Amino acid sequence: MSKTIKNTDFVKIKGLKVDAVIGVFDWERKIKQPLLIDVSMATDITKAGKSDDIQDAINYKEVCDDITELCQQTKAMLIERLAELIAEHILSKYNTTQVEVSVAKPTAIPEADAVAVQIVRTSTAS
Ligand SMILES: Nc1nc2c(c(=O)[nH]1)N=C([C@H](O)[C@@H](O)CO)CN2
Repeated sequence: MSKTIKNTDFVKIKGLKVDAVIGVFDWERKIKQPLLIDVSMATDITKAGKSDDIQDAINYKEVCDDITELCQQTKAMLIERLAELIAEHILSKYNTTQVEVSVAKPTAIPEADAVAVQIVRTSTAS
């Protein structure tokens, strides 16, 4: 009897730091604040694991550059908005069908280590 092996693999980015305009208050619109971003992209890494070729992988450097640009250009009010935009962008551009995104604001609440949102978005076949 032959066995079918199903993989669940991820490419992850942990603690990407981006300085950006973010927040709902007037004073926040005049400064940049740090954001810490985590991303987990479900993707089959078997091919890249065999070929050792970046063309067969999700290039995490490219993803980091995209996220940084997106956060700095958007100047969002809410971290929710950034999380949605990041998830949407990754699902449309990269070889993944499920992405988990966390956006944290480590300096927003002095009494807290960080405040954050975390979302999971799955692409549906159209
Ligand atoms: N759920 C959210 N609550 C709040 C946000 C946010 O982005 N999502 N933002 C703020 C302010 O901008 C805050 O960070 C200033 O300290 C308040 N609540």
